[in-house]
Amino acid sequence: MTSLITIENIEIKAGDKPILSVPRFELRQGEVLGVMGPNGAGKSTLLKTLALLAPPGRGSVFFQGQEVGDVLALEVRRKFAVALQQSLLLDTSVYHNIAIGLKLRNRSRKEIKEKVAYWLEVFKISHLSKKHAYHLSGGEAQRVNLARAMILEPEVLFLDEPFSALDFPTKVQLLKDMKQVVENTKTTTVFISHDLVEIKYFTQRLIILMDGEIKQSGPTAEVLSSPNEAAAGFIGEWSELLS
Ligand SMILES: Nc1ncnc2c1ncn2[C@@H]1O[C@H](COP(=O)(O)OP(=O)(O)OP(=O)(O)O)[C@@H](O)[C@H]1O
Repeated sequence: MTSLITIENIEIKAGDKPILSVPRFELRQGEVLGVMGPNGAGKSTLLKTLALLAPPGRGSVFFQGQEVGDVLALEVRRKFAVALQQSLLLDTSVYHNIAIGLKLRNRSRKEIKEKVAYWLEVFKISHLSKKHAYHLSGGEAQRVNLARAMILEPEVLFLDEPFSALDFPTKVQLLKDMKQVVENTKTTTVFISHDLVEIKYFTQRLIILMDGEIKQSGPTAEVLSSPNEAAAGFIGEWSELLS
C-alpha cells in the first residue's frame, strides 16, 4: 500500500512537556488504522497532526509525497473530514447540517439535494431529515455527524472516539453501518478508540501510543494478541478481561 500521509521527526511540546514524539509514521492509502493508548498518551494530538489541524511543531507532514507547508495545508485539509465524540451539530435541521459542507463548497442545489438524500439513506436517517438537530438522540446525532463528514467524500476520515458516548446496542448498530460505509467507499480512516472490541472489529492496523511515542504498530489482531514489552502493560490488562 502506498503512503497517503507521512509524518517525519515530529516533536510537539506543551510548554516544556513533550506530548508527541514520532520519528516517522506512514498512513497508508485505503487502510483503516486504529489508535489506542492511555488517557493523555497523545492520540488526539497525533490525529490533529495528521489532519493538519495542529502545527507539527518541529518536523514535517507529507501528503502523497509532497511536503505540506502553510499554503498547501489549506488545499489538503479540504480532502479530510473529522468526526469527534461530540457531534457539535448546528442549530438547524438534520438536512442543513448534512448539506453545510457542500454549500460552503458552492455546489449546485441539485447536487446538494441528491447527495444529502443519498447519505441520509446510507445512515438510515431519512426520516429525520426535517427534524431539528438539537432534538436528536445521541445515536441519531452521531449518524448525522458521520453523514456530514462522508458527504464531503474525504480522502481521509479522522474519527476521534465517535462511538464512546453511545449505549451498547446503538454503538453496535452504528459500528456495523460505519464499517460498511468505509469498506464500500474505500476511505482511508484513522480511528481513535479506548474500546478494544471496536478496534478489533473496525481496524486493520493498530498503533499503540504511550507517553507520546508509538510503542507498537502492526496488524490489529497481531498487536492485540502479541503486544511487545512496551505495549503489554496497556494491552495485556485489556486482553485479560476478554479472555
Ligand atoms: N493545547 C494544549 N496545551 C497544553 N497541553 C496539551 C494541549 N493539548 C494536549 N495537551 C496535553 O498533551 C497530552 C496529550 O493530549 P492528547 O489529548 O493528545 O491525549 P489523548 O491520548 O488523546 O488523551 P485522551 O485519551 O484523554 O483523549 C496530555 O497530557 C494533554 O494534557
